[in-house]
Amino acid sequence: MSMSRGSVCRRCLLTMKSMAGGGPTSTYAQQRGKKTWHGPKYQAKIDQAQADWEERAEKIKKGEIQHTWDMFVERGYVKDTAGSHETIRKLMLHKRIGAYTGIDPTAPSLHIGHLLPLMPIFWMYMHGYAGYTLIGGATAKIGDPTDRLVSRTPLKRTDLTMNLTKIHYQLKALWMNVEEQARRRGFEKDWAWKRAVVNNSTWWNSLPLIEVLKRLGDSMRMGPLLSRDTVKNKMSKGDGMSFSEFTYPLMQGWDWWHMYQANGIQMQIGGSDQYGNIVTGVETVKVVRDNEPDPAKKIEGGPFNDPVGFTVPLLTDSAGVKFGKSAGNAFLDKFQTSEFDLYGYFVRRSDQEVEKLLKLFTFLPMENINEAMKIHSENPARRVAQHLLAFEVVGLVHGMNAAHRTALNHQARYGKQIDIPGVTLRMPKAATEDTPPSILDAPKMDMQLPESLIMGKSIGRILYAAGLAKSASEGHRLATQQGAYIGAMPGHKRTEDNKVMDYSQLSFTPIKLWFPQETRNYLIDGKLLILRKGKVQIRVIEMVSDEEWKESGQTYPGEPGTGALRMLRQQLKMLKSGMLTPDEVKANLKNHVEEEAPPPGFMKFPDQDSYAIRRATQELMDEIHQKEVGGDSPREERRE
Ligand SMILES: Nc1ncnc2c1ncn2[C@@H]1O[C@H](COP(=O)(O)OP(=O)(O)OP(=O)(O)O)[C@@H](O)[C@H]1O
Ligand SMILES: N[C@@H](Cc1ccc(O)cc1)C(=O)O
Repeated sequence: MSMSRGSVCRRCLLTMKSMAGGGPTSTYAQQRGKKTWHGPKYQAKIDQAQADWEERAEKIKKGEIQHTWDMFVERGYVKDTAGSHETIRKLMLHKRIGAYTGIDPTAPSLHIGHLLPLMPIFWMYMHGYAGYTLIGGATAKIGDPTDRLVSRTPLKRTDLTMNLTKIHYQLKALWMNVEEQARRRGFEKDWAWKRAVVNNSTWWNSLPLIEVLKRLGDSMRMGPLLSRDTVKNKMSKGDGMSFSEFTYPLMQGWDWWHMYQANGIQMQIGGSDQYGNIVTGVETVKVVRDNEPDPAKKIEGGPFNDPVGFTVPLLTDSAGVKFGKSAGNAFLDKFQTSEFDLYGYFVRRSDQEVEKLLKLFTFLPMENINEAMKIHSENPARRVAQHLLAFEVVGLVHGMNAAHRTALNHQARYGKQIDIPGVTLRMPKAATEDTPPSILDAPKMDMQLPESLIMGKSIGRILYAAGLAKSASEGHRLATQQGAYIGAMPGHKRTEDNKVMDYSQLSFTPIKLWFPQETRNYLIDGKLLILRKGKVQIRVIEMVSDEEWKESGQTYPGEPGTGALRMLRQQLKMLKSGMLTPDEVKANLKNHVEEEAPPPGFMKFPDQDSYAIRRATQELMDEIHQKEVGGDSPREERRE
C-alpha cells in the first residue's frame, strides 16, 4: 500500500492496511480480524475496490480530486463534530466507512428539513462510501425527548404503521432519484457502492433486555447521563422524564452499534439538535464494543475503528424556527406539497439565502453554482438562481421528468420565460400503457374502505376496490397467482390469528385466495390493512364503518349500486330530462364497466347486481330508441 504514514501510529497503520477499501465487506468479521471466505470472483472484486480506494486517496493527497470532507466543509454541511476534523478527514481518506442518519416516523411525510442530513449521506454514497438511512420504527414508540420540556403524545399504533410505510417508500424513491442524480453528474457507479433503508425495529423486536443491560448498562455511568441538558431541563423546568425517554439516546446509540458491527457504519450524521445523541452514541458504541466477552469477536479500538459523527446546521423558517412538521410546509410527499408548490417554495427563497441553499440542497459542482450566482447578480429580478434551486430540488425529490414538467408548468402559469443556467427545458415523455409503474408516479397510498367490503368480500374484490386490479376477476387472478402481497409476518402461508404484521416493522407475505372472513386476521390494530402489488404499488387502507363510509360520499370500484348501475341510471335521468342526446349517451356507454368474472374454480350465480344492470340497460336502450325514432319503445311495440 502506497500511503504515507504521516502522524499515524504503527498499530493504526496495521489496522488501516487490513481495512482500507474494505468497502461493504468491512464488517464485524473483518474488523475483528477474522478471515471470511469469499469465492475467487468476489475476492477479485474486493481487491479491485481496495485498489481503487487507495488510488483515490493518492489523488486526494496530490490535490487532483477534492476530499469529500473538505467538500462538506466548503458547502456548509458541517456544524459540530464528534471527533476532530483531522481524525474524520484521515478516516475518510483511508477507509471506505459507512454513514447513517435516522428519522423517527412521527409524521406521514419527510420534509425539507430532513433532506439536510440526508444530503451528506447521498454525497458519501456517490463518492463510494456506504450510505444508510434508518427509519426509527422502534425509537418512534418512545419519542426523542431532545429539546423538549413536555413529553410527546404517544403515537397511535395505526399512525405509526401508516407513517413508517409512507416514509419507507419516500426514502426508496429518494434513493432512486439519487441514482439518477449520480448518473447526471457523471459519477460512475461501481460494485462497492452500497445503500440501504433499514428499520431499527428489525433488531429491537428481537433484542433481549439482558444483552443491552450487560453490554451497555454495567459500564454507562449515571452521572454524565443525568448531566445532559435535555435531562436537566426536562426534569427541572418541564414535565419530568420517564425512564424510556431517559434511555432514548442509548437506544439510538445501540442502533449505531448494531450497524457498526454488522455493516461497518462508523459515522452518524444528524441535524444540530442531534449532537447530544450522537456524542452519547459514540460512547455507547465504544462501551458495547469493548465489553465483548468473547475474545475471538473483539473489535480493536483506535482512531481507525472508533465511531465519529457530525451535525448539519438546522434549517429554519423566516422567523428562525426549526423547519419541521409545523413550521413551514414543504413536504416531500407530493400529495401534501405538490411538485408545483415545492418548486414555488424554492423560487420564493430570498437572494440572501439562495447561494447557501444551492450548496446544501443540490449536487451542482461549485463552479456551476458560482457561475449561476454571477448570472443571477446581473439581474436578480429574473430569479435565475432560485429557479435553478427549485429545478434541482424538485429533480431530486420527484425525479428529473417532474423537474422539467414543473418548470414548464410554472412558465405557462406565470407567462414568463424561465432561464435556468445549464438547463434546456424539455417536455417529458408521457408514460405509455406498458411502462411499469414507478415509485415516483405511484398514486396516493393511503385510503379508506368500508367494513362491509373488508370483512365480507373476497380479497379479489378488495384488490379491485383498492385500485390494485382493473376488475374483481383480475384481483382473483392476482390472488391465485400470488402476484399481490399483504402486510403480514413473512413466511406465513396460512391465515391464522397473530400472523398480523408487527405495527412497527413493515413486512409482506403473498396473498392467497382465502375465505372473505379470513381477511380480518391481517388487520393491524383491528383497522389497518396494507396491500402491495409489484414493488411499489402500495395501499395503506383504513377500515371505516359503513355509516362513516356513506357519510364520506366516497365510492370504490365495484361497489354495489355504484359503477355500472349508477352510471346507467344517471344516463337515463339525463336523457329523460334532455340534458344529454341519445348519441351522447351511446358514446358514454362505450366506457362501460367490465362485468366481474368468477374466480377460477368458482361457480357464478346470477346475482342481484347483474340482474339490476341488465334491467337498467334495457330501460336506457328503450329510452334511446324512443328518443331517436319518436313514439313507442320497442318493448311496447312488441307488447302490442
Ligand atoms: N429543520 C431541520 N434542519 C436540519 N435538520 C433537520 C431539520 N428537521 C429535522 N432535521 C433532522 O432530521 C433528522 C430526523 O428528524 P426528526 O425525526 O426528529 O424530525 P423532526 O421533524 O425534527 O421531528 P420532531 O419534530 O418530531 O422532532 C434529525 O437528524 C433532525 O435533526
Ligand atoms: N433521534 C432522531 C431519530 C433517530 C432515531 C434512531 C437513530 O438510530 C438515529 C436517529 C431524531 O429524532 O431526529
